Amino acid sequence: MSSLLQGVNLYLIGMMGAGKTTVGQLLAKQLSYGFVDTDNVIAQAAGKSINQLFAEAGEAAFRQLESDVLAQVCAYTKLTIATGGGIVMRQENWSYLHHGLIVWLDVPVELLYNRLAEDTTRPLLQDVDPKGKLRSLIEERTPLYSQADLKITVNHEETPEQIANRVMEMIPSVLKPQVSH
Ligand SMILES: Nc1ncnc2c1ncn2[C@@H]1O[C@H](COP(=O)(O)OP(=O)(O)OP(=O)(O)O)[C@@H](O)[C@H]1O
Ligand SMILES: O=C(O)C1=C[C@@H](O)[C@@H](O)[C@H](O)C1
Ligand SMILES: [Mg+2]
Repeated sequence: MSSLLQGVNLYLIGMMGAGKTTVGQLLAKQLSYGFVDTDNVIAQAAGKSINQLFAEAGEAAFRQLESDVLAQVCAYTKLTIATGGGIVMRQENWSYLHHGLIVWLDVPVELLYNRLAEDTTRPLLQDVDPKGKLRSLIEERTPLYSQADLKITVNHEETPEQIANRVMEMIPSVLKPQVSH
């Protein structure tokens, strides 16, 4: 399947908990691509968790690191890249994302909340009203996520494998037609 995208990178965008990391790993296998998770690269390079980075350096510093990592990875080919949920917020990041095919995993707030209710690794959800916070982030970011090449809506419980299969099935519909001679 590595020929499907002809080496073009696949970027996964969407809210925290949408499954970018989980589904991204499966897609990388199916495409015979490498897998990169921008959050993991940042945490490994900094030697700190994302929570620690937010607490010690602040969100603005994290966002700069995120842009730096994205700028580096887009120089490579044959990668599936799971991004952080807020990567869409910086205009400059779009110039990197558009080097590849951008897939938005669109998951409603109830499913996100169920997945993340017990999770303490997302600093932006350490809020008195995590569901309200998710709602306001979705409202703010939906116009940005909508700039993706492909939107995959997950309205009910589906396994990561089922979602990855749907992405694979939809990819041909958004590829530019090859010129035949
Ligand atoms: N299709 C799915 N069904 C049920 N649970 C899922 C599904 N996809 C992911 N999850 C679970 O939801 C949680 C969040 O998934 P994941 O870390 O892949 O999200 P993410 O989009 O990478 O989030 P972030 O932006 O915070 O990195 C994990 O515990 C994961 O196991
Ligand atoms: O939605 C967000 O802004 C975030 C999502 C995560 O992937 C991490 O990048 C971090 O927790 C911030
Ligand atoms: Mg992730």
